[in-house]
Amino acid sequence: MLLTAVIKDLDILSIKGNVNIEISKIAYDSREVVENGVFVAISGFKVDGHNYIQKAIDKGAKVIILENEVDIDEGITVIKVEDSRLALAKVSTNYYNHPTQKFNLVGITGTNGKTSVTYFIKAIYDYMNKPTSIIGTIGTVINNQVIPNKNTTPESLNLNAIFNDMVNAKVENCIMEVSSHALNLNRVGYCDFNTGIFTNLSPDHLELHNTMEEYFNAKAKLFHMTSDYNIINMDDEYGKRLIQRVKDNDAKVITYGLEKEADIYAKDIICGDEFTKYTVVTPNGTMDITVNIPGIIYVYNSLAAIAYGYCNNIGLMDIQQGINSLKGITGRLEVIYNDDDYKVIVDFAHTEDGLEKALNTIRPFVKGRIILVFGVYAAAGEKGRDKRVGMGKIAAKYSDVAVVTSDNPKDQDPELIIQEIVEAIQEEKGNYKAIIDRREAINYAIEISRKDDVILLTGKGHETSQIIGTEEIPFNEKEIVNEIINNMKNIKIG
Ligand SMILES: CC(=O)N[C@H]1[C@@H](OP(=O)(O)OP(=O)(O)OC[C@H]2O[C@@H](n3ccc(=O)[nH]c3=O)[C@H](O)[C@@H]2O)O[C@H](CO)[C@@H](O)[C@@H]1O[C@H](C)C(=O)N[C@@H](C)C(=O)N[C@H](CCC(=O)O)C(=O)O
Ligand SMILES: Nc1ncnc2c1ncn2[C@@H]1O[C@H](COP(=O)(O)OP(=O)(O)OP(=O)(O)O)[C@@H](O)[C@H]1O
Repeated sequence: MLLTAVIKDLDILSIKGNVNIEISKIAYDSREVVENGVFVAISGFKVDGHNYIQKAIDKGAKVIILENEVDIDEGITVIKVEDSRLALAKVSTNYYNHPTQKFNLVGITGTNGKTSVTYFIKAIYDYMNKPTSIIGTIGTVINNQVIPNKNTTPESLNLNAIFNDMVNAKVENCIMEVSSHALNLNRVGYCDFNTGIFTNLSPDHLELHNTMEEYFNAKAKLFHMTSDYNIINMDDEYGKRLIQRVKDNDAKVITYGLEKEADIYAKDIICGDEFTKYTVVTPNGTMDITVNIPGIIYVYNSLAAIAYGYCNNIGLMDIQQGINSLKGITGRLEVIYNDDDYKVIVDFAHTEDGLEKALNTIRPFVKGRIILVFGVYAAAGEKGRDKRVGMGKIAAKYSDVAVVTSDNPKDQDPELIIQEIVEAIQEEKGNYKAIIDRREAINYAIEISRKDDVILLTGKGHETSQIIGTEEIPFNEKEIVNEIINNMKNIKIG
């Protein structure tokens, strides 16, 4: 491809060298550069990509896009820009020939519920036999094949490569989770979103955003990038503010919630231990809905999908059948063991709000105790500490026994994380046991369980590994629970 085509409409501060050259590929990691490639130098969180420019040239880069002054040999084309990540988004969409103009792109943002909403929308389209793709925490799904993603919302270059695969696979609709990181770091720059969906906002990722206001502003960016609809949860305080902020945009605001004021609302809600039923009211009529996951949060998440269906002229019957066809979502209040004595449930709750909602959803159906096994991943510093304390307090308040253990401690000290959680539980006079090793913690929870207890394992959800330090260790909670229970049964029989 000609470099002039790749840099078309790029905001450039200066150019040194020839732009009338053929280039092969783009890379933002020097290790990925190929002969005649373009290297985009990014000032990262850990290292500075500008320090790898010589390595990229040694590997064959003929073009360097950068934001800081660096001495570079003659013969290399050097393009200086204000913001390398934004430039990466521009050259990536140019390189792949603007793939998001070729299908319907839906972006979902909010602290919790994004993955679930993608699955509800996909279930509706699946029921209608329409090719639909997902990009999110569980991975990228094209033609029902799941490809893991490094990030919930991948970097712009990777994202555009995925979009291009979708064009080649003749995908008509792509439903994508858009993280606040992605919005702040321009990973979704120049994407043509048809629809944006806002689920809710509660404290999370404050190590990156510093304040709730900054976090909200990052999320709100999505709703200025949409052409057709902005679908917003009007029961959420930040949702209300978002409506005011974007009501005059070209994209039409459609609201959902539990109050009559919403365009799409739910009434007559019946909560079961493995389902929720309600009647949805839309401008096109009413319909009974059964969601095969318990809890009011899944009323909200399915309402977002119904609002989306309404905006896209999908019939109420298709919506109803589609939602009902979803039998569950991996790691979202998923019952992984159930016998006459006790039940083990896995949930991906990893924020204060998520944990509180998960505990409150199951509480009315638990005759015995709730034994919660949980940890917290939060970066170092005050913001991280707030999250550990917050989740510790919720555990103390809403569970009967809290087994405090490790989530993905990553580069943080697992003992310190646990100590901070425990201090919060002690303050609330909660009942707890701290066990650093997650497998041992699960073992302990199972050992102490009695008839009618429910063991709730939170934080891992669909994940099948644990990240300790820089090592990713296989950790499949479903398999581990079954192993532990089988061993116990064998010991009893023996
Ligand atoms: C903190 C953070 O967000 N980091 C993201 C960021 O990394 P970075 O650019 O700062 O990486 P860096 O290691 O400092 O390297 C800087 C530059 O030097 C380059 N480099 C580096 C080494 C080398 O030898 N050669 C070289 O060229 C790197 O490729 C990079 O371009 O940009 C990378 C590319 O987009 C991301 O993969 C990476 O996400 C990391 C893995 C991460 O953990 N991110 C989390 C916080 C995140 O983004 N989470 C959200 C979802 C959260 C949620 O939903 O709950 C997400 O969307 O995933
Ligand atoms: N609407 C909601 N409100 C509050 N909590 C929710 C809601 N929906 C889901 N949750 C909680 O958040 C957890 C994660 O749900 P989900 O994966 O749908 O969210 P997410 O926004 O995609 O999160 P992430 O981006 O981190 O994957 C669930 O297991 C549940 O505990």
